[in-house]
Amino acid sequence: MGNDFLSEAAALSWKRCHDFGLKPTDPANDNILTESRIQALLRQNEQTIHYAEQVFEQMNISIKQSGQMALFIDSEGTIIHTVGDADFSSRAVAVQLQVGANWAERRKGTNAIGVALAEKKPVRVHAQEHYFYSNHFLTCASAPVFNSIGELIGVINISGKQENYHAYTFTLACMAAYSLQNKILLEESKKEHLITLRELEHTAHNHPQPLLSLSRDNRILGANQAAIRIVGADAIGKEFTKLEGFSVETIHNDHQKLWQSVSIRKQAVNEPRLYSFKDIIGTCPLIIQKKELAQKAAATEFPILLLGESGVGKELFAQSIHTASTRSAEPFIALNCSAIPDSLIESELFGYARGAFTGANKDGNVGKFEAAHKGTIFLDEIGDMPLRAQAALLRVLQEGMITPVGSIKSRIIDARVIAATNKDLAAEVKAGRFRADLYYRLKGIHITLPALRERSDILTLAVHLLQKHTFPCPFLTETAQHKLLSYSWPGNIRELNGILMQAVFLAGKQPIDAGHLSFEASDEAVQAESGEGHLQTMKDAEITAIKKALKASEWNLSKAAGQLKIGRTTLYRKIEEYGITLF
Ligand SMILES: Nc1ncnc2c1ncn2[C@@H]1O[C@H](COP(=O)(O)OP(=O)(O)OP(=O)(O)O)[C@@H](O)[C@H]1O
Repeated sequence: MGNDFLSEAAALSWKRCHDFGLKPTDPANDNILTESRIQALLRQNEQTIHYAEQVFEQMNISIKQSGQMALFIDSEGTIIHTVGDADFSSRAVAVQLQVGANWAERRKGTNAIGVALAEKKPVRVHAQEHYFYSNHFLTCASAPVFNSIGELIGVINISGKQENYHAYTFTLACMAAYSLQNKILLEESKKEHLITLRELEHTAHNHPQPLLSLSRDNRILGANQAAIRIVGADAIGKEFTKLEGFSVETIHNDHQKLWQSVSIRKQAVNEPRLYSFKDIIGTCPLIIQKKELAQKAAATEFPILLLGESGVGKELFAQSIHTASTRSAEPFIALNCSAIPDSLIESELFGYARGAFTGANKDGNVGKFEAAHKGTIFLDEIGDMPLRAQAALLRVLQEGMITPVGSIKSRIIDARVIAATNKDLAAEVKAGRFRADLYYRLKGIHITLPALRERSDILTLAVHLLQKHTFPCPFLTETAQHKLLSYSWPGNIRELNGILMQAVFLAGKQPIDAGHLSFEASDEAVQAESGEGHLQTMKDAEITAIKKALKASEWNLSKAAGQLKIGRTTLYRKIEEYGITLF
Protein backbone atom coordinates (compact mmCIF):
# COMPACT_ATOMS: atom_id res chain seq x y z
CA MET A 1 0.00 0.00 0.00
CA GLY A 2 3.07 2.22 -0.06
CA ASN A 3 2.63 3.44 3.50
CA ASP A 4 6.16 3.27 4.77
CA PHE A 5 5.22 4.82 8.11
CA LEU A 6 3.46 1.58 9.02
CA SER A 7 5.11 -1.11 11.09
CA GLU A 8 5.08 -4.56 9.50
CA ALA A 9 2.22 -5.73 11.75
CA ALA A 10 0.16 -2.62 11.02
CA ALA A 11 0.74 -2.96 7.28
CA LEU A 12 -0.55 -6.54 7.35
CA SER A 13 -3.53 -5.42 9.37
CA TRP A 14 -4.31 -2.60 6.89
CA LYS A 15 -4.40 -5.19 4.16
CA ARG A 16 -6.81 -7.35 6.16
CA CYS A 17 -9.02 -4.30 6.87
CA HIS A 18 -9.01 -3.43 3.19
CA ASP A 19 -10.05 -7.02 2.40
CA PHE A 20 -12.86 -6.77 4.98
CA GLY A 21 -14.17 -3.87 2.92
CA LEU A 22 -13.44 -1.23 5.60
CA LYS A 23 -12.57 2.34 4.64
CA PRO A 24 -10.38 4.77 6.63
CA THR A 25 -13.27 7.25 6.52
CA ASP A 26 -15.75 4.79 8.06
CA PRO A 27 -17.29 6.07 11.29
CA ALA A 28 -15.63 4.68 14.40
CA ASN A 29 -18.98 4.27 16.13
CA ASP A 30 -20.61 0.94 16.10
CA ASN A 31 -22.96 -1.06 18.29
CA ILE A 32 -22.14 -1.32 21.95
CA LEU A 33 -23.47 -4.19 24.04
CA THR A 34 -26.65 -3.49 25.98
CA GLU A 35 -26.32 -3.02 29.73
CA SER A 36 -27.71 -6.49 30.43
CA ARG A 37 -25.28 -8.15 27.99
CA ILE A 38 -22.42 -6.21 29.59
CA GLN A 39 -23.47 -7.40 33.04
CA ALA A 40 -23.61 -11.00 31.79
CA LEU A 41 -20.13 -10.66 30.26
CA LEU A 42 -18.72 -9.20 33.47
CA ARG A 43 -20.19 -12.07 35.50
CA GLN A 44 -18.77 -14.59 33.06
CA ASN A 45 -15.29 -13.05 33.34
CA GLU A 46 -15.49 -12.14 37.00
CA GLN A 47 -12.40 -14.06 38.06
CA THR A 48 -10.14 -12.81 35.26
CA ILE A 49 -11.32 -9.23 35.81
CA HIS A 50 -10.45 -9.62 39.47
CA TYR A 51 -6.87 -10.63 38.58
CA ALA A 52 -6.63 -7.88 35.96
CA GLU A 53 -7.71 -5.38 38.63
CA GLN A 54 -4.83 -6.55 40.84
CA VAL A 55 -2.35 -6.11 37.98
CA PHE A 56 -3.74 -2.69 37.03
CA GLU A 57 -3.66 -1.55 40.63
CA GLN A 58 0.14 -1.85 40.56
CA MET A 59 0.44 0.48 37.61
CA ASN A 60 -2.59 2.68 38.16
CA ILE A 61 -0.64 5.71 39.33
CA SER A 62 1.76 5.79 36.41
CA ILE A 63 -1.08 5.18 33.97
CA LYS A 64 -3.07 8.08 35.38
CA GLN A 65 -0.09 10.41 35.63
CA SER A 66 0.80 9.81 32.02
CA GLY A 67 -2.76 10.58 30.89
CA GLN A 68 -3.41 7.06 29.68
CA MET A 69 -5.81 4.23 30.36
CA ALA A 70 -5.33 0.48 30.75
CA LEU A 71 -7.89 -1.96 29.46
CA PHE A 72 -8.59 -5.65 29.54
CA ILE A 73 -10.30 -7.03 26.48
CA ASP A 74 -11.72 -10.54 26.04
CA SER A 75 -10.65 -12.89 23.26
CA GLU A 76 -13.49 -11.66 21.03
CA GLY A 77 -12.28 -8.07 21.22
CA THR A 78 -14.86 -6.72 23.69
CA ILE A 79 -13.54 -4.34 26.34
CA ILE A 80 -14.49 -5.66 29.76
CA HIS A 81 -12.44 -3.59 32.17
CA THR A 82 -10.81 -0.15 32.15
CA VAL A 83 -8.85 2.04 34.57
CA GLY A 84 -6.98 5.28 34.09
CA ASP A 85 -6.94 8.98 33.55
CA ALA A 86 -10.40 10.53 33.74
CA ASP A 87 -9.76 13.26 31.13
CA PHE A 88 -8.48 10.84 28.58
CA SER A 89 -11.25 8.34 29.40
CA SER A 90 -13.91 10.92 28.50
CA ARG A 91 -12.18 11.65 25.18
CA ALA A 92 -11.81 7.88 24.65
CA VAL A 93 -15.54 7.32 25.02
CA ALA A 94 -16.05 9.38 21.88
CA VAL A 95 -14.36 6.60 19.93
CA GLN A 96 -15.89 3.88 22.11
CA LEU A 97 -12.78 2.95 24.07
CA GLN A 98 -15.16 1.79 26.80
CA VAL A 99 -16.61 -1.32 28.38
CA GLY A 100 -18.97 -3.16 26.03
CA ALA A 101 -17.39 -1.90 22.80
CA ASN A 102 -15.68 -4.28 20.42
CA TRP A 103 -12.24 -3.45 19.02
CA ALA A 104 -11.62 -6.46 16.78
CA GLU A 105 -10.02 -5.42 13.46
CA ARG A 106 -13.20 -6.21 11.57
CA ARG A 107 -15.08 -3.64 13.67
CA LYS A 108 -12.54 -0.91 14.37
CA GLY A 109 -9.94 -1.31 11.64
CA THR A 110 -6.24 -1.50 12.51
CA ASN A 111 -5.73 -0.89 16.23
CA ALA A 112 -3.42 -2.43 18.84
CA ILE A 113 -6.15 -4.59 20.42
CA GLY A 114 -7.35 -5.99 17.11
CA VAL A 115 -3.84 -6.63 15.80
CA ALA A 116 -2.70 -8.33 19.06
CA LEU A 117 -5.75 -10.62 18.86
CA ALA A 118 -5.16 -11.41 15.20
CA GLU A 119 -1.39 -11.90 15.45
CA LYS A 120 -1.32 -13.28 19.00
CA LYS A 121 1.69 -11.14 19.80
CA PRO A 122 2.43 -7.78 21.48
CA VAL A 123 2.09 -4.77 19.24
CA ARG A 124 2.12 -1.00 19.27
CA VAL A 125 -0.17 0.99 16.97
CA HIS A 126 0.58 4.69 16.91
CA ALA A 127 -1.37 7.63 15.50
CA GLN A 128 -1.70 7.32 11.71
CA GLU A 129 -1.06 3.61 11.88
CA HIS A 130 -4.72 3.34 12.96
CA TYR A 131 -6.86 2.50 9.95
CA PHE A 132 -9.74 4.80 10.81
CA TYR A 133 -8.98 8.54 10.66
CA SER A 134 -11.07 9.03 13.78
CA ASN A 135 -8.55 6.96 15.78
CA HIS A 136 -5.44 8.85 14.67
CA PHE A 137 -5.31 10.81 17.92
CA LEU A 138 -4.51 7.58 19.79
CA THR A 139 -1.30 5.75 20.66
CA CYS A 140 -1.85 2.22 21.91
CA ALA A 141 0.14 -0.84 22.97
CA SER A 142 -1.37 -4.28 23.47
CA ALA A 143 -0.10 -7.67 24.59
CA PRO A 144 -2.00 -10.96 24.41
CA VAL A 145 -2.81 -13.00 27.51
CA PHE A 146 -2.86 -16.79 27.39
CA ASN A 147 -4.30 -19.21 29.92
CA SER A 148 -2.51 -22.21 31.40
CA ILE A 149 -3.34 -24.36 28.41
CA GLY A 150 -1.94 -21.85 25.99
CA GLU A 151 -5.29 -20.50 24.73
CA LEU A 152 -5.63 -16.80 24.01
CA ILE A 153 -8.03 -15.39 26.58
CA GLY A 154 -7.71 -11.70 25.94
CA VAL A 155 -5.50 -8.69 25.59
CA ILE A 156 -4.07 -6.03 27.87
CA ASN A 157 -4.06 -2.63 26.23
CA ILE A 158 -2.65 0.73 27.23
CA SER A 159 -3.91 3.75 25.30
CA GLY A 160 -3.41 7.47 25.42
CA LYS A 161 -3.40 10.54 23.22
CA GLN A 162 -0.60 10.37 20.67
CA GLU A 163 1.15 13.38 22.21
CA ASN A 164 1.39 11.41 25.45
CA TYR A 165 3.30 8.65 23.69
CA HIS A 166 6.26 7.22 25.50
CA ALA A 167 8.54 4.34 24.70
CA TYR A 168 7.84 2.33 27.86
CA THR A 169 4.13 1.80 27.29
CA PHE A 170 4.88 -1.21 25.15
CA THR A 171 7.08 -2.81 27.84
CA LEU A 172 4.45 -1.96 30.43
CA ALA A 173 1.71 -3.72 28.42
CA CYS A 174 3.92 -6.81 27.99
CA MET A 175 4.81 -6.91 31.67
CA ALA A 176 1.17 -6.53 32.69
CA ALA A 177 0.18 -9.39 30.36
CA TYR A 178 2.91 -11.67 31.79
CA SER A 179 1.91 -10.76 35.27
CA LEU A 180 -1.77 -11.54 34.59
CA GLN A 181 -0.87 -14.85 32.96
CA ASN A 182 1.23 -15.96 35.90
CA LYS A 183 -1.53 -14.97 38.32
CA ILE A 184 -4.04 -17.03 36.37
CA LEU A 185 -1.77 -20.08 36.32
CA LEU A 186 -1.06 -19.85 40.00
CA GLU A 187 -4.72 -19.38 40.88
CA GLU A 188 -5.83 -22.23 38.62
CA SER A 189 -3.34 -24.55 40.27
CA LYS A 190 -4.73 -23.52 43.63
CA LYS A 191 -8.20 -24.49 42.50
CA GLU A 192 -7.11 -27.83 41.18
CA HIS A 193 -4.96 -28.74 44.12
CA LEU A 194 -6.36 -27.02 47.13
CA ILE A 195 -4.10 -28.96 49.45
CA THR A 196 -1.01 -27.72 47.66
CA LEU A 197 -1.84 -24.08 47.87
CA ARG A 198 0.93 -22.96 50.16
CA GLU A 199 3.44 -25.37 48.91
CA LEU A 200 2.96 -24.55 45.28
CA GLU A 201 3.29 -20.87 46.02
CA HIS A 202 6.43 -21.60 47.97
CA THR A 203 7.81 -23.67 45.13
CA ALA A 204 6.97 -21.05 42.59
CA HIS A 205 8.71 -18.30 44.52
CA ASN A 206 11.80 -20.14 45.60
CA HIS A 207 12.47 -22.33 42.59
CA PRO A 208 12.12 -20.17 39.55
CA GLN A 209 11.91 -23.21 37.37
CA PRO A 210 9.52 -24.43 34.78
CA LEU A 211 6.40 -25.68 36.54
CA LEU A 212 3.85 -28.14 35.28
CA SER A 213 0.77 -29.34 37.02
CA LEU A 214 -0.26 -32.86 36.20
CA SER A 215 -3.55 -34.66 36.67
CA ARG A 216 -3.70 -37.97 38.50
CA ASP A 217 -3.51 -39.81 35.18
CA ASN A 218 -0.33 -37.92 34.32
CA ARG A 219 -1.80 -35.48 31.83
CA ILE A 220 -0.45 -31.96 31.68
CA LEU A 221 -3.12 -29.62 33.06
CA GLY A 222 -1.19 -26.39 33.16
CA ALA A 223 2.24 -24.93 32.68
CA ASN A 224 3.93 -21.63 33.31
CA GLN A 225 5.63 -19.75 30.47
CA ALA A 226 9.04 -21.26 31.25
CA ALA A 227 7.60 -24.78 31.03
CA ILE A 228 5.63 -24.05 27.87
CA ARG A 229 8.88 -23.04 26.21
CA ILE A 230 10.16 -26.55 26.91
CA VAL A 231 7.13 -28.78 26.39
CA GLY A 232 5.32 -26.54 23.88
CA ALA A 233 1.78 -25.16 24.24
CA ASP A 234 0.40 -28.12 22.31
CA ALA A 235 1.55 -30.50 25.06
CA ILE A 236 -1.28 -29.32 27.35
CA GLY A 237 -3.79 -32.13 27.84
CA LYS A 238 -1.32 -34.72 26.62
CA GLU A 239 0.34 -37.36 28.73
CA PHE A 240 3.52 -36.17 30.39
CA THR A 241 6.56 -38.23 29.56
CA LYS A 242 9.94 -37.69 31.11
CA LEU A 243 12.08 -35.37 29.08
CA GLU A 244 15.57 -36.31 28.19
CA GLY A 245 18.08 -34.07 29.92
CA PHE A 246 15.65 -33.03 32.66
CA SER A 247 15.07 -34.37 36.09
CA VAL A 248 11.61 -34.34 37.55
CA GLU A 249 10.83 -33.36 41.08
CA THR A 250 7.48 -34.53 42.35
CA ILE A 251 6.19 -32.75 45.38
CA HIS A 252 4.45 -35.01 47.85
CA ASN A 253 1.98 -34.23 50.53
CA ASP A 254 3.42 -36.05 53.55
CA HIS A 255 2.88 -39.76 52.93
CA GLN A 256 0.27 -39.68 50.26
CA LYS A 257 0.75 -38.43 46.77
CA LEU A 258 -2.52 -36.51 46.81
CA TRP A 259 -1.55 -34.46 43.85
CA GLN A 260 1.40 -34.05 41.62
CA SER A 261 3.14 -30.90 40.74
CA VAL A 262 6.25 -31.33 38.75
CA SER A 263 9.13 -29.04 38.24
CA ILE A 264 11.40 -29.96 35.43
CA ARG A 265 14.95 -29.05 35.91
CA LYS A 266 18.05 -29.51 33.83
CA GLN A 267 19.95 -32.58 34.87
CA ALA A 268 23.32 -33.21 36.38
CA VAL A 269 25.33 -30.34 37.77
CA ASN A 270 28.57 -31.81 36.52
CA GLU A 271 27.35 -31.61 32.96
CA PRO A 272 25.76 -28.20 32.69
CA ARG A 273 24.03 -27.37 29.46
CA LEU A 274 26.07 -25.02 27.35
CA TYR A 275 24.46 -21.80 26.18
CA SER A 276 23.17 -21.50 22.65
CA PHE A 277 22.30 -18.47 20.52
CA LYS A 278 18.71 -18.53 21.68
CA ASP A 279 19.95 -17.73 25.20
CA ILE A 280 21.43 -14.47 23.95
CA ILE A 281 18.67 -12.01 24.64
CA GLY A 282 18.58 -8.69 22.89
CA THR A 283 16.49 -6.56 20.58
CA CYS A 284 19.08 -3.83 20.17
CA PRO A 285 20.49 -3.83 16.62
CA LEU A 286 24.02 -3.62 18.10
CA ILE A 287 23.65 -7.03 19.74
CA ILE A 288 21.60 -8.53 16.90
CA GLN A 289 24.41 -7.66 14.47
CA LYS A 290 27.01 -9.34 16.70
CA LYS A 291 24.83 -12.39 17.12
CA GLU A 292 24.45 -12.72 13.37
CA LEU A 293 28.19 -12.32 12.90
CA ALA A 294 28.89 -14.97 15.54
CA GLN A 295 26.37 -17.34 13.94
CA LYS A 296 28.19 -16.99 10.64
CA ALA A 297 31.54 -17.47 12.35
CA ALA A 298 30.25 -20.62 14.06
CA ALA A 299 29.89 -22.30 10.70
CA THR A 300 33.59 -21.78 9.96
CA GLU A 301 36.78 -23.09 11.52
CA PHE A 302 38.50 -19.73 11.89
CA PRO A 303 39.78 -18.72 15.31
CA ILE A 304 37.56 -16.15 16.98
CA LEU A 305 38.52 -13.29 19.25
CA LEU A 306 35.75 -11.92 21.46
CA LEU A 307 36.33 -8.41 22.76
CA GLY A 308 34.34 -6.30 25.17
CA GLU A 309 34.09 -5.11 28.75
CA SER A 310 33.64 -7.51 31.62
CA GLY A 311 30.15 -8.99 31.91
CA VAL A 312 28.96 -8.24 28.36
CA GLY A 313 28.47 -11.90 27.48
CA LYS A 314 31.76 -13.05 25.96
CA GLU A 315 31.58 -16.52 27.49
CA LEU A 316 27.90 -16.74 26.54
CA PHE A 317 28.90 -16.03 22.94
CA ALA A 318 31.80 -18.50 23.05
CA GLN A 319 29.55 -21.31 24.27
CA SER A 320 26.84 -20.43 21.76
CA ILE A 321 29.37 -20.53 18.90
CA HIS A 322 30.51 -23.98 20.02
CA THR A 323 26.91 -25.21 20.37
CA ALA A 324 26.07 -24.02 16.87
CA SER A 325 29.22 -25.49 15.31
CA THR A 326 29.80 -28.93 13.87
CA ARG A 327 31.85 -29.62 17.01
CA SER A 328 28.89 -29.33 19.37
CA ALA A 329 28.91 -33.02 20.31
CA GLU A 330 32.55 -32.70 21.38
CA PRO A 331 33.91 -30.95 24.50
CA PHE A 332 33.93 -27.22 25.19
CA ILE A 333 36.89 -26.54 27.49
CA ALA A 334 37.30 -23.15 29.13
CA LEU A 335 40.65 -21.99 30.42
CA ASN A 336 41.09 -18.82 32.45
CA CYS A 337 44.45 -17.67 31.13
CA SER A 338 45.06 -15.09 33.85
CA ALA A 339 44.86 -17.70 36.56
CA ILE A 340 47.63 -20.10 35.50
CA PRO A 341 50.69 -19.89 37.74
CA ASP A 342 53.94 -19.76 35.74
CA SER A 343 55.12 -23.08 37.13
CA LEU A 344 52.03 -24.91 35.88
CA ILE A 345 51.65 -23.47 32.39
CA GLU A 346 52.95 -26.44 30.45
CA SER A 347 51.18 -29.02 32.53
CA GLU A 348 47.89 -27.07 32.35
CA LEU A 349 48.03 -26.66 28.61
CA PHE A 350 49.66 -29.94 27.57
CA GLY A 351 49.11 -32.28 30.51
CA TYR A 352 51.76 -34.48 32.02
CA ALA A 353 52.80 -38.07 31.79
CA ARG A 354 52.69 -40.56 34.66
CA GLY A 355 55.30 -39.76 37.34
CA ALA A 356 56.46 -36.66 35.48
CA PHE A 357 57.20 -34.67 38.60
CA THR A 358 56.91 -34.88 42.35
CA GLY A 359 53.47 -34.04 43.62
CA ALA A 360 51.84 -34.79 40.27
CA ASN A 361 48.91 -37.15 40.02
CA LYS A 362 50.46 -40.59 39.72
CA ASP A 363 48.32 -41.47 36.71
CA GLY A 364 49.33 -38.39 34.80
CA ASN A 365 46.95 -35.70 33.67
CA VAL A 366 45.31 -34.62 30.46
CA GLY A 367 46.01 -31.00 29.51
CA LYS A 368 43.32 -28.55 28.44
CA PHE A 369 44.21 -28.82 24.77
CA GLU A 370 43.99 -32.59 24.76
CA ALA A 371 40.70 -32.42 26.65
CA ALA A 372 39.39 -30.10 23.94
CA HIS A 373 40.48 -32.42 21.10
CA LYS A 374 37.85 -32.33 18.31
CA GLY A 375 35.97 -29.69 20.28
CA THR A 376 36.56 -26.06 21.24
CA ILE A 377 39.01 -24.47 23.65
CA PHE A 378 37.91 -21.15 25.13
CA LEU A 379 40.87 -19.03 26.22
CA ASP A 380 39.27 -16.50 28.55
CA GLU A 381 41.11 -13.36 29.75
CA ILE A 382 43.76 -13.97 27.11
CA GLY A 383 44.99 -10.37 27.54
CA ASP A 384 46.13 -11.23 31.06
CA MET A 385 48.13 -14.29 30.07
CA PRO A 386 51.72 -14.13 31.30
CA LEU A 387 54.33 -13.86 28.52
CA ARG A 388 55.82 -17.29 29.27
CA ALA A 389 52.41 -18.89 28.84
CA GLN A 390 51.89 -16.95 25.61
CA ALA A 391 55.01 -18.58 24.15
CA ALA A 392 53.73 -22.03 25.07
CA LEU A 393 50.33 -21.31 23.63
CA LEU A 394 51.79 -20.03 20.40
CA ARG A 395 53.70 -23.29 20.02
CA VAL A 396 50.50 -25.38 20.19
CA LEU A 397 48.70 -23.14 17.79
CA GLN A 398 51.55 -23.22 15.30
CA GLU A 399 52.32 -26.91 15.50
CA GLY A 400 48.83 -28.28 16.12
CA MET A 401 50.53 -30.73 18.44
CA ILE A 402 51.19 -31.11 22.14
CA THR A 403 53.78 -33.06 24.07
CA PRO A 404 52.74 -33.74 27.66
CA VAL A 405 55.34 -32.86 30.28
CA GLY A 406 57.58 -35.89 30.91
CA SER A 407 56.45 -37.69 27.75
CA ILE A 408 58.31 -38.27 24.54
CA LYS A 409 55.21 -38.81 22.48
CA SER A 410 53.51 -35.89 20.75
CA ARG A 411 49.82 -35.87 20.02
CA ILE A 412 48.01 -34.14 17.22
CA ILE A 413 45.42 -31.76 18.56
CA ASP A 414 42.43 -30.52 16.62
CA ALA A 415 40.77 -27.88 18.77
CA ARG A 416 38.98 -24.79 17.61
CA VAL A 417 40.22 -21.73 19.45
CA ILE A 418 37.99 -18.98 20.76
CA ALA A 419 39.75 -16.33 22.85
CA ALA A 420 38.28 -13.46 24.83
CA THR A 421 39.53 -10.39 26.61
CA ASN A 422 38.35 -7.10 28.05
CA LYS A 423 41.73 -5.54 27.29
CA ASP A 424 42.68 -3.58 24.20
CA LEU A 425 44.97 -6.26 22.75
CA ALA A 426 46.47 -4.01 20.09
CA ALA A 427 47.52 -1.60 22.85
CA GLU A 428 48.88 -4.52 24.90
CA VAL A 429 50.99 -5.53 21.88
CA LYS A 430 52.29 -1.98 21.56
CA ALA A 431 53.13 -1.90 25.25
CA GLY A 432 55.10 -5.15 24.85
CA ARG A 433 52.82 -7.12 27.18
CA PHE A 434 51.31 -9.28 24.46
CA ARG A 435 53.10 -11.10 21.67
CA ALA A 436 52.26 -9.68 18.26
CA ASP A 437 52.57 -13.11 16.57
CA LEU A 438 50.09 -14.63 19.00
CA TYR A 439 47.75 -11.67 18.57
CA TYR A 440 47.58 -12.11 14.81
CA ARG A 441 47.10 -15.85 15.11
CA LEU A 442 44.19 -15.46 17.53
CA LYS A 443 42.59 -12.51 15.83
CA GLY A 444 40.89 -14.44 13.01
CA ILE A 445 37.31 -13.20 13.21
CA HIS A 446 37.03 -10.58 15.91
CA ILE A 447 33.73 -9.64 17.45
CA THR A 448 33.41 -6.69 19.83
CA LEU A 449 30.40 -6.95 22.10
CA PRO A 450 28.66 -3.72 23.10
CA ALA A 451 28.64 -2.45 26.66
CA LEU A 452 25.22 -2.46 28.29
CA ARG A 453 25.05 1.36 28.44
CA GLU A 454 25.33 1.48 24.64
CA ARG A 455 22.37 -0.84 24.20
CA SER A 456 18.80 0.30 23.66
CA ASP A 457 17.21 -2.84 25.13
CA ILE A 458 18.14 -2.57 28.81
CA LEU A 459 14.51 -2.96 29.90
CA THR A 460 13.96 -6.00 27.68
CA LEU A 461 17.01 -7.61 29.27
CA ALA A 462 15.84 -6.64 32.74
CA VAL A 463 12.43 -8.26 32.21
CA HIS A 464 14.12 -11.36 30.80
CA LEU A 465 16.46 -11.69 33.78
CA LEU A 466 13.59 -11.15 36.22
CA GLN A 467 11.52 -13.79 34.48
CA LYS A 468 14.40 -16.22 34.46
CA HIS A 469 14.86 -16.03 38.19
CA THR A 470 11.53 -15.13 39.70
CA PHE A 471 8.02 -16.42 39.41
CA PRO A 472 5.69 -14.63 39.07
CA CYS A 473 7.74 -12.00 37.28
CA PRO A 474 7.82 -8.87 39.47
CA PHE A 475 6.68 -5.57 38.12
CA LEU A 476 9.12 -2.68 37.49
CA THR A 477 7.61 0.70 38.29
CA GLU A 478 8.16 3.59 35.96
CA THR A 479 10.69 5.25 38.28
CA ALA A 480 12.58 1.97 38.54
CA GLN A 481 12.65 1.76 34.74
CA HIS A 482 14.02 5.29 34.56
CA LYS A 483 16.67 4.52 37.11
CA LEU A 484 17.78 1.44 35.17
CA LEU A 485 18.04 3.54 32.02
CA SER A 486 19.99 6.33 33.71
CA TYR A 487 22.82 4.21 35.03
CA SER A 488 26.15 3.64 33.30
CA TRP A 489 26.46 -0.11 34.08
CA PRO A 490 30.20 -0.53 34.57
CA GLY A 491 29.60 -4.21 35.38
CA ASN A 492 27.28 -4.70 32.40
CA ILE A 493 24.77 -7.57 32.32
CA ARG A 494 26.34 -9.37 35.23
CA GLU A 495 25.80 -6.25 37.33
CA LEU A 496 22.24 -5.79 36.02
CA ASN A 497 21.48 -9.35 37.03
CA GLY A 498 22.89 -8.87 40.53
CA ILE A 499 21.04 -5.61 41.10
CA LEU A 500 17.73 -7.08 39.96
CA MET A 501 18.10 -10.12 42.19
CA GLN A 502 18.74 -7.88 45.17
CA ALA A 503 15.77 -5.72 44.20
CA VAL A 504 13.50 -8.80 44.05
CA PHE A 505 14.65 -9.67 47.53
CA LEU A 506 14.13 -6.14 48.88
CA ALA A 507 10.77 -5.65 47.18
CA GLY A 508 9.29 -8.90 48.48
CA LYS A 509 5.86 -9.17 46.89
CA GLN A 510 5.72 -5.45 46.03
CA PRO A 511 6.56 -4.07 42.58
CA ILE A 512 10.24 -3.18 42.19
CA ASP A 513 10.65 0.55 42.72
CA ALA A 514 13.65 2.88 42.28
CA GLY A 515 14.44 2.59 45.99
CA HIS A 516 14.98 -1.16 45.62
CA LEU A 517 17.73 -0.64 43.05
CA SER A 518 21.06 0.12 44.66
CA PHE A 519 23.98 0.70 42.37
CA GLU A 520 27.64 0.37 43.20
CA ALA A 521 28.55 3.66 41.60
CA SER A 522 27.67 6.57 43.86
CA ASP A 523 24.30 8.26 43.63
CA GLU A 524 26.03 11.39 42.38
CA ALA A 525 27.33 9.42 39.44
CA VAL A 526 23.85 8.26 38.59
CA GLN A 527 22.45 11.73 38.92
CA ALA A 528 25.24 13.24 36.88
CA GLU A 529 24.35 10.76 34.15
CA SER A 530 20.76 11.89 34.12
CA GLY A 531 22.01 15.43 33.61
CA GLU A 532 20.22 16.87 36.63
CA GLY A 533 20.05 16.35 40.34
CA HIS A 534 16.88 14.30 40.08
CA LEU A 535 15.60 11.31 38.20
CA GLN A 536 15.13 11.64 34.48
CA THR A 537 11.91 13.08 33.18
CA MET A 538 9.93 11.10 30.63
CA LYS A 539 11.29 13.41 27.94
CA ASP A 540 14.91 12.78 29.00
CA ALA A 541 14.30 9.06 28.97
CA GLU A 542 12.76 9.29 25.50
CA ILE A 543 15.73 11.26 24.23
CA THR A 544 18.12 8.67 25.67
CA ALA A 545 16.17 5.81 24.08
CA ILE A 546 16.03 7.57 20.71
CA LYS A 547 19.74 8.40 20.76
CA LYS A 548 20.63 4.82 21.61
CA ALA A 549 18.44 3.45 18.83
CA LEU A 550 19.90 5.93 16.33
CA LYS A 551 23.43 5.09 17.32
CA ALA A 552 22.74 1.37 17.21
CA SER A 553 21.18 1.61 13.75
CA GLU A 554 23.83 4.03 12.51
CA TRP A 555 21.14 6.66 11.93
CA ASN A 556 18.99 4.40 9.80
CA LEU A 557 15.60 5.93 10.66
CA SER A 558 13.50 2.92 9.63
CA LYS A 559 15.63 0.56 11.69
CA ALA A 560 15.67 2.90 14.67
CA ALA A 561 11.90 3.40 14.47
CA GLY A 562 11.39 -0.37 14.30
CA GLN A 563 13.64 -0.79 17.30
CA LEU A 564 11.67 1.81 19.27
CA LYS A 565 8.41 0.33 17.99
CA ILE A 566 7.19 3.67 16.67
CA GLY A 567 6.46 4.91 13.16
CA ARG A 568 9.21 6.51 11.10
CA THR A 569 7.34 9.80 10.84
CA THR A 570 6.88 9.92 14.60
CA LEU A 571 10.58 9.30 15.09
CA TYR A 572 11.43 12.01 12.62
CA ARG A 573 9.10 14.43 14.39
CA LYS A 574 10.67 13.62 17.78
CA ILE A 575 14.20 14.09 16.45
CA GLU A 576 13.18 17.55 15.24
CA GLU A 577 11.20 18.40 18.37
CA TYR A 578 13.99 17.42 20.76
CA GLY A 579 16.73 18.77 18.49
CA ILE A 580 18.58 15.45 18.55
CA THR A 581 21.88 15.56 16.73
CA LEU A 582 24.88 13.25 16.67
CA PHE A 583 26.13 12.07 20.07
N1 LIG B 1 22.57 -11.05 25.75
C1 LIG B 1 22.44 -11.70 26.92
N2 LIG B 1 21.29 -12.27 27.21
C2 LIG B 1 21.13 -12.89 28.40
N3 LIG B 1 22.07 -13.00 29.35
C3 LIG B 1 23.25 -12.45 29.08
C4 LIG B 1 23.51 -11.78 27.86
N4 LIG B 1 24.78 -11.37 27.86
C5 LIG B 1 25.30 -11.74 29.05
N5 LIG B 1 24.39 -12.40 29.79
C6 LIG B 1 24.60 -12.94 31.15
O1 LIG B 1 25.46 -12.03 31.82
C7 LIG B 1 26.41 -12.74 32.63
C8 LIG B 1 27.82 -12.37 32.20
O2 LIG B 1 28.10 -12.93 30.93
P1 LIG B 1 29.52 -13.59 30.57
O3 LIG B 1 30.11 -14.33 31.74
O4 LIG B 1 29.37 -14.34 29.30
O5 LIG B 1 30.32 -12.23 30.35
P2 LIG B 1 31.86 -12.04 30.00
O6 LIG B 1 31.92 -10.94 29.02
O7 LIG B 1 32.48 -13.36 29.61
O8 LIG B 1 32.44 -11.54 31.38
P3 LIG B 1 33.99 -11.60 31.88
O9 LIG B 1 34.79 -10.81 30.91
O10 LIG B 1 33.92 -10.94 33.23
O11 LIG B 1 34.36 -13.04 31.94
C9 LIG B 1 26.09 -14.21 32.46
O12 LIG B 1 25.25 -14.61 33.51
C10 LIG B 1 25.36 -14.26 31.14
O13 LIG B 1 24.50 -15.37 31.07
